[in-house]
Amino acid sequence: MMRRKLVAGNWKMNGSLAGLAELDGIGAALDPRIDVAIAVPATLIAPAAARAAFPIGAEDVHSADSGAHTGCISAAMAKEAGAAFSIVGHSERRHGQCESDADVKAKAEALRRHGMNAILCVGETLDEREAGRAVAVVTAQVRASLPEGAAGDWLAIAYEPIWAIGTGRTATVEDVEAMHGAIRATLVELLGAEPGAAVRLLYGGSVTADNAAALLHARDVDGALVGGASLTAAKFAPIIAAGA
Ligand SMILES: O=C[C@H](O)COP(=O)(O)O
Repeated sequence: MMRRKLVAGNWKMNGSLAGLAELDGIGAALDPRIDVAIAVPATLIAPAAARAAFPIGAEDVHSADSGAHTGCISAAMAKEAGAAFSIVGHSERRHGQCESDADVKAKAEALRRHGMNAILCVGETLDEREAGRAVAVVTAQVRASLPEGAAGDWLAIAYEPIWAIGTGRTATVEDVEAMHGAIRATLVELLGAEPGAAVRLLYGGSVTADNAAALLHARDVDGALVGGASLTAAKFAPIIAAGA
């Protein structure tokens, strides 16, 4: 099955109105063969969506549509602001905000309910990898956080080893291929051959212009989720080009 590559950025708690000028440079670097998207802080969704020539997303949404959840935004709110998708289950939320697999699943289902796309993150800690448990941990996360209706191109899964995020330490191509193969096998088991083959698998963790080509063309890698290097067009444009 042919899957289009997706190079997605995650600005995390970075960016400003003035910084949205970077979106113009990124727009100038678009390639018809590659899907590009960027998740921005909630305060920037509306102006970013008005300005960007590609989909803008949220970095997280609540699983409920409305209610007493101070500080949160719902999928419907993100959509109204202009978001086409959201990241869910980023490790900075799983670990920093104590989010469970069940929470992540519910958030992805909220996105589907509102006709939005989801990038669902999974990944192991350094201790888990060194204990030889990385594949077991990650495939268990996939099983427990996979939303209802997962079959379809609205969902992408991002494998982000926590020890590689923002550290400059990247997983080897061999490790990424092995993990993506295990995730793919889990999806095929849970969803069936064709739907399981349709879900895009992204790698995230210190992706830069220097390592993007090797990672983006590795077996079963359908794209990247890029943090730090998505903040400027100068750093992000070469990653888009590397995917082509
Ligand atoms: O969501 C993006 C990832 O956490 C990767 O971040 P990074 O590219 O800064 O390592």
